[in-house]
Amino acid sequence: MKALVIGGAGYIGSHMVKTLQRAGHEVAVFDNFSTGHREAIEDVKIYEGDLQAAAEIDPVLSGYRPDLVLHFAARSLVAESMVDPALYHANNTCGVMTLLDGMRRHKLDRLVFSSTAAVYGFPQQRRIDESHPTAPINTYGWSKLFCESMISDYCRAYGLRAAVLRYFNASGADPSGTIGEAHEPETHLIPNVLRAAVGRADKVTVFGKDHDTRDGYCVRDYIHVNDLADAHLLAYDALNRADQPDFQLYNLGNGQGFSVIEVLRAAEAVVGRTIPMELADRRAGDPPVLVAGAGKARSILGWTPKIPELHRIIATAWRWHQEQRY
Ligand SMILES: NC(=O)c1ccc[n+]([C@@H]2O[C@H](COP(=O)([O-])OP(=O)(O)OC[C@H]3O[C@@H](n4cnc5c(N)ncnc54)[C@H](O)[C@@H]3O)[C@@H](O)[C@H]2O)c1
Ligand SMILES: O=c1ccn([C@@H]2O[C@H](COP(=O)(O)OP(=O)(O)O[C@H]3O[C@H](CO)[C@@H](O)[C@H](O)[C@H]3O)[C@@H](O)[C@H]2O)c(=O)[nH]1
Repeated sequence: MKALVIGGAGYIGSHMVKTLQRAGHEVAVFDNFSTGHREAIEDVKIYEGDLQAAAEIDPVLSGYRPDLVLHFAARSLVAESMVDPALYHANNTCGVMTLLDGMRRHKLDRLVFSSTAAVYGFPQQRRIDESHPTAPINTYGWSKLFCESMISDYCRAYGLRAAVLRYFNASGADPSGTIGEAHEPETHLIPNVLRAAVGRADKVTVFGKDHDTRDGYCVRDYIHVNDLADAHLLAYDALNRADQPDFQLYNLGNGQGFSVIEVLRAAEAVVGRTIPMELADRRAGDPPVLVAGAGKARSILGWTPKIPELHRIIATAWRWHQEQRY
């Protein structure tokens, strides 16, 4: 299979590239390197370009002619999306529109798209499955929901077959330690905890102890990045199955929630030392609990996460953070 990974130099995209390579597929990456890293991808054909420009993505679609397009490229900082919504609609929403039109023009009909639990907004039930109403509470979530809606329309009207994967909290790193999470600024909990552990930050700031949860700290469902990548390959198989619809939607998580303080304590156990922390006010727009109901991915895709335990997820991230290469 020939795969084109858009946003393949980023955190999740680069793990996808490795997973595709290990499975023996031919891979190319399209990226503008706005948040991605050249060092994160090797032995792969690289097209440098911006998805917002049809003139830059079109020749790649027509020249490389992938069997499958995997689309990871997006801006994904919730706070930034609230102060600069135009950036999110231009990059995320219009980017998908440009991609869909290019795929239609060049008769490419298989797409897997990275979406997010942020489309659900405040949870109304303990585990969020795909039937939960969508009601984003930030522009980032809305930009992804608009993308999903466009993808669904193109499936209905133009013969596209697509899988939309709504990730919960992507975490961990490839067990080889060669690639991992390197955002600047880093806003995610586990890398911030491990930066404090390794001394790249004085401490980790914990946002709020007054949430409506069992211990007052926010609860999230952390899912290993390679388990996410595996789900993409299984989704491609499902796109080729006649018994599955043209537009498919799956939540991806372990179905288990951990509070911020539980993550911190688990990280301390992994690294073998106390990690300095300070308590701050709640971060605007943080829902108290986000835990996936991911039974559909398990039953239809046959997806079983291989690194579901929090301490193992953190251990892979710790390996990366100790010798961070980029
Ligand atoms: N990290 C998470 O926990 C999480 C959770 C849910 C969903 N997601 C989604 O998964 C995807 C990947 O997230 P990530 O954490 O790896 O992000 P990332 O920022 O590490 O990677 C995004 C990649 O896309 C590239 N890119 C961005 N805009 C582009 C454009 N216009 N043209 C070409 N390339 C462009 C960047 O350079 C980068 O390499 C995103 O779509 C994100 O919304 C992430
Ligand atoms: O330095 C930090 C960073 C985070 N947190 C808290 O830790 C939890 C997790 O935060 P973070 O790692 O930033 O993830 P989320 O805000 O849950 O968002 C991630 O997971 C969502 C899906 O669940 C996706 O939509 C987003 O793209 C992705 O960034 C939240 O309660 C934060 O308030 C801290 O206390 N300190």
